[in-house]
Amino acid sequence: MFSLTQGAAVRVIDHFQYAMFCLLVLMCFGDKLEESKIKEIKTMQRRMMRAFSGFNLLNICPTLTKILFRKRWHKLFQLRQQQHSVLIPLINSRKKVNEEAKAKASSAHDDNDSVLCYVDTLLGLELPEKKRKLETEEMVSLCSEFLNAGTDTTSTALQWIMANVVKHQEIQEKLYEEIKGVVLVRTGEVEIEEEDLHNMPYLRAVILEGLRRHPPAHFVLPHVVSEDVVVGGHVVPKNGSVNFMVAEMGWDPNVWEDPMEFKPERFLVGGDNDKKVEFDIKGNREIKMMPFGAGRRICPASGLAILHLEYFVANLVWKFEWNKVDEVDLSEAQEFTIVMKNPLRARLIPRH
Ligand code: HEM
Repeated sequence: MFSLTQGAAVRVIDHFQYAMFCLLVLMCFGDKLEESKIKEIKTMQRRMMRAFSGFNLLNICPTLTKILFRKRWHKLFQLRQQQHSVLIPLINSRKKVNEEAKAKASSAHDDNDSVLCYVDTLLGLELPEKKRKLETEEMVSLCSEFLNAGTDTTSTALQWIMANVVKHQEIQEKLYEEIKGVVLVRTGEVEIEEEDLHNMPYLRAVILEGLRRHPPAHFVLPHVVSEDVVVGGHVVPKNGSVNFMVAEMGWDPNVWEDPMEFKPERFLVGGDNDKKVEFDIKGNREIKMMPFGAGRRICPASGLAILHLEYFVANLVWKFEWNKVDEVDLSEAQEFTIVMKNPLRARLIPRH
C-alpha cells in the first residue's frame, strides 16, 4: 500500500482512498485492472460526483428544465456518455466471462481463480415485479453508486480512526498487543486474515468508537414520508422530507459518558479475560448511534464496511509503528463526507 523511506512523514488519506477504490473496483468487476484503467475510472467518477449537486435541479420538472437549463442537461449527457464508455466495456467483458463459463458447462464461481463479483450478481438478477433482467444502463448506475458510496465513506472513517490511533499511543499499544496475541499463536504467519478479526474485540471497539465519534456522514440521505405521521407531537406531512442528525446522536451526553472523548473501552463488556463487544450498530433493538442509518434504507454495506475497517486498521498497526509528525488536529471540514480539515500525516516505521 505504501512505498516509503523508513520513518518518512506520509499524508495517508490519498493512499487510503486509492486502496479502497482499487478494492471496490475488484469487488465490482472481478478483475485486477491495470493502474491506468483504475485511475481512468476514478477520474471519471470524481468528475461525475463533483457535478452532481448541480444536476438535482434538473429533476424538478424535466420538461421545463430541458428548456431553461439546456447547457446543464448537455453537460449531464456528456458525463453520462463518458461514464458509459468507461464502464460498459468492463460490464461486457464480465458478461463474456460468465457466458464462456456457462458454455463450458462449469460455473465461473466454482473456479478457484475467479471471484463472484458485484457485476455477476447484477447479470444474474431478475426484477421480480417486472420479470426482466437489468438493462446495461441500469448496471452502469448501480456500479457507479457502488464505487461512489463505498470509497470516501470508508477511507474517511479509516483516516479518523488512524488519527486517533496516532494521537492516543496507548490505544495503538493495546491494539498491537491484541493483534500479537492472536497472530503469533500461528508460527510463521505474518498476515492478518479475516478469521483473526473475530478474536479481536478491542479492535472492534476502536472501529465502533471511530464511527460514533467521527461518523463520515453527519446526515443520512434525505427520505420522504409516504403518509402523514406524528413524531414527538409534531406532524410530518405526506411527502415531507426528513433527515436525522447522525453525529449529534453519537455525541448525546444523555446516552454517552464523556461523548467527545475517544474511549473504545465503552464498547467492551465482560471481564478482563472475557472481553467482547455486543453492540446493535443497525439499531434493531434501540438506536444509540446510527453511522449507517437505520431501518429500511440503512447502508446495505454496513457489515462489509466494518470488515474493511477492521482489516485495514489491524494490518496497518501490525505492519507499522505509527508516530506523530505534528499534533493531530481533529478539526472537521465538509466535503462529500466530513473529513479531517488538516489531513493526518504520520511517521511510519515498519515493525517486522
Ligand atoms: C464506513 C463506511 C460507510 C458508512 C459510514 C456508510 C454510511 C451510509 C449512510 C449513512 C447511508 C444512508 C442511509 C440512509 O439514507 O438511511 C448509506 C447508504 C448507502 N451506502 Fe453506505 N456507508 C459506508 C460504506 C459503504 C460501502 C463500502 C458501500 C458499497 C460498497 C456502501 C453503499 C451504500 C449504498 C448503495 C447506499 C444507498 C442505499 C439506499 O439508497 O437504499 N456504503 N451509507
